[in-house]
Amino acid sequence: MSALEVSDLVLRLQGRILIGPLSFAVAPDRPTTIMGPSGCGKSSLLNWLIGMLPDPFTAQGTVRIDGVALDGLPPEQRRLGILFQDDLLFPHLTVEENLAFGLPAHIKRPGDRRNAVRAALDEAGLAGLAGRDPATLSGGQRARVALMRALLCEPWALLLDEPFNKLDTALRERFRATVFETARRRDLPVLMVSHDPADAAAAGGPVITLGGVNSPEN
Ligand SMILES: Nc1ncnc2c1ncn2[C@@H]1O[C@H](COP(=O)(O)OP(=O)(O)OP(=O)(O)O)[C@@H](O)[C@H]1O
Repeated sequence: MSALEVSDLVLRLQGRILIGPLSFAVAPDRPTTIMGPSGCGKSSLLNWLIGMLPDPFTAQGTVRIDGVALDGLPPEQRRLGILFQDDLLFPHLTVEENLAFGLPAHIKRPGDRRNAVRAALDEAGLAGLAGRDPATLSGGQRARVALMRALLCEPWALLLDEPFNKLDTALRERFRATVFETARRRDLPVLMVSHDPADAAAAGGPVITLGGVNSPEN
């Protein structure tokens, strides 16, 4: 997979500059962490990437993957998987139905859709839970369903908006390892927003502190 490249982003809130000018590239082997104080615009940056920046914000700049300018595409055509701090599973759908929700529209045949969901359940070690109500799963199982749902759209990159925040320490470490290993296997660029230096250390790539860029590795 190619790098996710952000160039000359300037993000304004009600006319005032919140971020930028900011340029960076996220290579698949360099999971990148965005840090910075509360309110500095970390989630807004992710919202801009997925094309869901709300009204009081405006943005200039470009984002490209593999030569494709994402900012020219509507949100539904931007193949970006995203995980939030809440797993956002639909409570009225089974695990299998939640996963099917992540499938891309181009997989049409019911047999193909079922197979893709089964493969995701197997990969996440969730085989056997297909028919379960998400409320009956453990926190770790729910987190893995959310991860696989984000990956079923065959994304070009994975975005993380503090998805480890609400997990207890042991689960947090396990799920964090699962996320980075899964992304590495798929050769996906990962851009993570976090407040926790341990998350950045687990990511292992550059840290972008809004207002300046530094890499612990360089
Ligand atoms: N819909 C909105 N309308 C007006 N202002 C907003 C809106 N959403 C966010 N803001 C403001 O924009 C700024 C950036 O918010 P954002 O959520 O991107 O920050 P953040 O760095 O992710 O914060 P946190 O670390 O607390 O999650 C904040 O000052 C916030 O109050």
